[in-house]
Amino acid sequence: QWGGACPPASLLHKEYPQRYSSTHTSSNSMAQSIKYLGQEEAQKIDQELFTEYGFSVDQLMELAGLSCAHAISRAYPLSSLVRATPSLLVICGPGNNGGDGLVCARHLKLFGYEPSILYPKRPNKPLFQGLTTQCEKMDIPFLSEMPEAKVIDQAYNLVIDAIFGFSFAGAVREPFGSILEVLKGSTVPVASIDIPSGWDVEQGSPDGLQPDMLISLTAPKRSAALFRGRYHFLGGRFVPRSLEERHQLHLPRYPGTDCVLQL
Ligand SMILES: NC(=O)C1=CN([C@@H]2O[C@H](COP(=O)(O)OP(=O)(O)OC[C@H]3O[C@@H](n4cnc5c(N)ncnc54)[C@H](O)[C@@H]3O)[C@@H](O)[C@H]2O)[C@H](O)CC1
Ligand SMILES: [K+]
Repeated sequence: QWGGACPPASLLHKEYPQRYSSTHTSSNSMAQSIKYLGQEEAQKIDQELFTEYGFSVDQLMELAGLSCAHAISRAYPLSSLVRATPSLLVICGPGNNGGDGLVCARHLKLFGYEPSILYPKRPNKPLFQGLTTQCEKMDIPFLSEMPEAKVIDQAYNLVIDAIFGFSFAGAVREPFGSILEVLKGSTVPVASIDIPSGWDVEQGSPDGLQPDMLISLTAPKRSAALFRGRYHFLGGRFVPRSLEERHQLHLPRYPGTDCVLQL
């Protein structure tokens, strides 16, 4: 068990030497390790951004979803895709993680990908209705049901998992339990937004989904230490310095004007 800051070195990737490491140095001093957040602290930071710092949900969701689209296009550039069309399946859940998925799908379409969306539980709120309309007007198809694993394997280059984020708790309820089972049986790589869906936010899930990519938003959550995929990115470049300092997040510096950073 470890709590708070960066996980032990044995849990960190060493595959890509050019990316941010837990012990990177800044210009003239040793930078401290990025903090891995517990569920309560992630929710607290989220609330502080809205209440104390005056952000709106749709603002942060737009930036979060945009950074996910940037990270995905870095890890899976159009030129690298194996199918004849740049098809992607975006699966959106019932909360704000699902909203990030809708925003991400819209930007990926603008970047030249061909996303399709599965959105089985749609909240009856103007924010999500607006995001859905935007996608429909951009000719992004909405699927009426989850395809079988072999259909996914044949039709898509990548699945984007925007089902659950940092508010997930307990056993997965339907229809998402069945959806996650299908995903586990598919060979197509999965890119998870913020948390691999179905994972306990702090403890992970040894038998759960094993995504190829994880995009941590604001700061990684504790379960991210157990991520074993190829690409771990940080996105959501919207945290004011005073909030970062209050929570001792020790965020790495994003390069230039980039909205994502590979960890
Ligand atoms: N500050 C940031 O970094 C921002 C992150 N964003 C994204 O928002 C999610 C967190 O959103 P939230 O609405 O709080 O929760 P979730 O999306 O994780 O899901 C809540 C949703 O899921 C249902 N649910 C919970 N547990 C289960 C279960 N066991 N089975 C079935 N359903 C479940 C619950 O009832 C709700 O309906 C964060 O991770 C980021 O992705 C914001 O977009 C911007 C700010
Ligand atoms: K997710």
